[in-house]
Amino acid sequence: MTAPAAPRPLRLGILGGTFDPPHQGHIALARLCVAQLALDELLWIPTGMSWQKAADITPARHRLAMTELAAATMQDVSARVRVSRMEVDRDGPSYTIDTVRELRRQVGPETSIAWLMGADQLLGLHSWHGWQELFSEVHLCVATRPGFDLHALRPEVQQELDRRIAPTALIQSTPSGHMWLDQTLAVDVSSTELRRRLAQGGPYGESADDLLPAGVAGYIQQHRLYRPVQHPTD
Ligand SMILES: Nc1ncnc2c1ncn2[C@@H]1O[C@H](COP(=O)(O)OP(=O)(O)OP(=O)(O)O)[C@@H](O)[C@H]1O
Ligand SMILES: O=C(O)c1ccc[n+]([C@@H]2O[C@H](COP(=O)([O-])O)[C@@H](O)[C@H]2O)c1
Repeated sequence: MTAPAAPRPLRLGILGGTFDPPHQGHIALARLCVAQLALDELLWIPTGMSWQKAADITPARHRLAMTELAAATMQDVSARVRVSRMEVDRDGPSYTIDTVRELRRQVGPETSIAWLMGADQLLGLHSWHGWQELFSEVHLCVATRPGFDLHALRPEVQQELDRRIAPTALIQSTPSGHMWLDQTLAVDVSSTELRRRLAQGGPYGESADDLLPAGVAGYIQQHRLYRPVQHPTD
């Protein structure tokens, strides 16, 4: 008699971001990865301090609340979807390596952890704190994003991928060390563009609503975030 097959490891996907505000690009990336990688759980992790971004990002409590509203629009997916406040509650810059090490301690060595990102983040990966160490902790799952050409990958990142990453189309049974690249996502939206539209107000500001997950536009209005710049009339 053959032994029953071992159960496959739990697949946890992480979507980290400043989420200032969360938008349909984030939702599209999250949905794609849940479906293509057969994730069991998806964890959104808003940053506490995005050390590479301008100091005037929206306070973490608002970004966390908006992320919870965004995540709530994904109740129909097969994965359990949650939002973590671990980076918001941690002092100092939000380094991803600290986050994945903390998660690894929490979930144990068997769980497969996939760090999801858009192409822009892979292009900037060489600038992340302790970036080479990430490959020992997680799978890297990258989706294309309009305006960011992966042919422009930094040589040191390409070298590290060649050296450390097993070439595979899908996350297999190992807990870390694979790369998955989606080349189909093409959602041309960014938080920067949304903040710009919202600050203009009027019909231009309203055009941002379609690009925001349900509930987020209302939250922005209620808390008077990204307000139009007041121009003196004369
Ligand atoms: N349109 C998109 N397509 C694919 N990935 C995206 C898209 N927008 C954001 N992402 C990814 O989601 C994660 C979090 O993104 P982030 O919160 O920085 O949003 P952003 O739109 O890039 O913000 P900003 O314009 O302020 O830089 C990153 O990995 C980023 O690459
Ligand atoms: O660890 C780092 O040094 C690092 C540098 C830049 C970005 N990141 C992470 O990448 C994710 C997207 O970042 P951002 O700043 O584009 O919103 C978010 O989870 C950040 O914490 C991480």
